[in-house]
Amino acid sequence: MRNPFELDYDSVDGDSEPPTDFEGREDHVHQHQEQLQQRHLNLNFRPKQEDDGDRALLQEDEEQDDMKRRFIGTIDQGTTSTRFIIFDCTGVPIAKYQTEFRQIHEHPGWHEQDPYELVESVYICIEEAMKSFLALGYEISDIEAIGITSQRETALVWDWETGEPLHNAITWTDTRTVNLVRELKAKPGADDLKNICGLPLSTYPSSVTLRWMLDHLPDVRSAYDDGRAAFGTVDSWLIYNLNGGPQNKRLVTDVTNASRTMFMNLETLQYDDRLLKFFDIDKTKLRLPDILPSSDPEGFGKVAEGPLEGVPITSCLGDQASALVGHCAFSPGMAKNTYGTGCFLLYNVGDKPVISKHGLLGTVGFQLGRDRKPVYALEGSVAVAGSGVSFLMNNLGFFRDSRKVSDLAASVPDNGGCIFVTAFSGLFAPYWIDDAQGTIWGITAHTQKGHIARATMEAACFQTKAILDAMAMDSGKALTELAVDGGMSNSDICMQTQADIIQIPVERPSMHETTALGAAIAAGFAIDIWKDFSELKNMNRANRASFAPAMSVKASGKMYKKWSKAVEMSRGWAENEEEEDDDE
Ligand SMILES: Nc1ncnc2c1ncn2[C@@H]1O[C@H](COP(=O)(O)OP(=O)(O)O)[C@@H](O)[C@H]1O
Ligand SMILES: O=P(O)(O)OC[C@H](O)CO
Repeated sequence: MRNPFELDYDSVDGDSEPPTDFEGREDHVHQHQEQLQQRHLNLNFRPKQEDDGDRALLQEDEEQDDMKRRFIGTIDQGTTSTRFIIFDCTGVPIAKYQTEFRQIHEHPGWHEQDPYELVESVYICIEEAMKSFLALGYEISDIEAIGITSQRETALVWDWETGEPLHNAITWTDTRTVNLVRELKAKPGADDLKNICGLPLSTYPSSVTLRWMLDHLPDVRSAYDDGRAAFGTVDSWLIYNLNGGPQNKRLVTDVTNASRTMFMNLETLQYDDRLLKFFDIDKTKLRLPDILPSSDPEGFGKVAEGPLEGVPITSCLGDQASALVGHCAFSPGMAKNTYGTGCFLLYNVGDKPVISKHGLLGTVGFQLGRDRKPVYALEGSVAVAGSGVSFLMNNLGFFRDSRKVSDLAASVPDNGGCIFVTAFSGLFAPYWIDDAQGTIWGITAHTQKGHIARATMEAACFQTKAILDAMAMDSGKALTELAVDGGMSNSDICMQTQADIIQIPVERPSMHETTALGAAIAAGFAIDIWKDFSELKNMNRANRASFAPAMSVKASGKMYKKWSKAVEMSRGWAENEEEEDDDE
């Protein structure tokens, strides 16, 4: 393993936002100190004749103060960036560090990441956030557990004996497998897969990527033939390394991440031989991670080195599942939409899986302990959301900071007739159009950058509307409000547009790190900081921003109609190259 601190971050591509320390931390600590003093005052001057109501309130205050002195650290490893955030047990972030890493696009449609850089980014964030935490007067031993949440589906293969990656990580947005998917769809049994694992065949799940690796990468193939190849998603890779890599060889994942591989049976929560056989994977040759619940006191091991050495890792969730927990969407019918690199709407369907008939995914929402039932979700996945904004910045040079997209969008009153079908990875839910590519419709001599900026953000909003319509058909119920989070949800203009397009209010929590908070909550369940969902009823509820629909139903319907037309016109652009060659 290279030295985790060697990476030259000046050469890293991506958004130009600097790594951020948590702003407002001092305010919070000041407030925390004042509350402590207040508590002592309360105790010193407690009236002799207090009634039951006073006593209950006092007890509640004391419990809250106790929770403010207990801490959980969360690694949030997203597609674009990595964060480490330390939360107190009232859900307030006390220290944070965030950094980016390289996105490698060697060929059109290819998207890889360096496995070492992913691990390095985690160590850097831990190191820096810990400096801030300790500077506030806290101690390492105050951190009781670590939670991990990460981008899903991104596939890695490494040598289980040496810990050496056998290739870069191939991310969930990569479309090199488009022809392979066509072939697989024609195979007997293809239509049954979704009923077992909840996912449709596409370039998205890890199974298809792994098949491509085995067929095209000789190093991966020979390690597989020798029984040395370990396969995992990013969570498994990070946990393997945090536990000391080849010294401990801990190879685990959780139910939410495993549900994205297309190898796991949604009912049994174990690998299904029919799925492995379909992808021609021999499980006696490949080392697959053990599947654990999302909260587990021991299964994910502990940190082997660095400032957090010895601290147990007690939760692991895919980032979208984690955001569902972070929104405390614990009951059936609750939902959230996260606008990060992509955009993912998860709807809690309770303790039985639902297989969608309208283009959505059946997936695991969370399982907060071995003794607790899994909770399932219906998911609508949109491949491009914040990455559309990053594209305007990095590829087209529209601005130098993704936060500026809102100013650019506000420079024009509407999209000026432009519709941007941001199909950089084809179109995901609910359309599943593999052969669409990014297309801007309606350009005239009148078109300004501001129109394109609006059209980019609107694309995620229109796809969210299509997903909500599909969800209403699958579940028989329509959502009455939409809880949101993720980088692009910081744009007020985007969230207002979202409310206008879906014609229901959009609610954004004041603390935006909902994904990381979810992993902290799951980690806390494993060590009994919380035992019941009711204890979390006030978590991150105060000071929410609410965006009410401000556009007429007619105008909104007209915009959506244009979008739907543009989607239909985008079909078929990326034709099968082999067929094209044959035609010639
Ligand atoms: N203020 C903003 N307005 C619009 N887009 C933003 C803003 N801040 C960040 N983004 C976009 O959000 C994405 C990052 O969001 P984040 O939730 O950190 O994603 P991930 O978890 O996938 O790494 C980037 O693609 C960036 O372009
Ligand atoms: O990086 P994000 O936050 O867009 O999430 C990526 C998803 O997990 C991919 O399925």
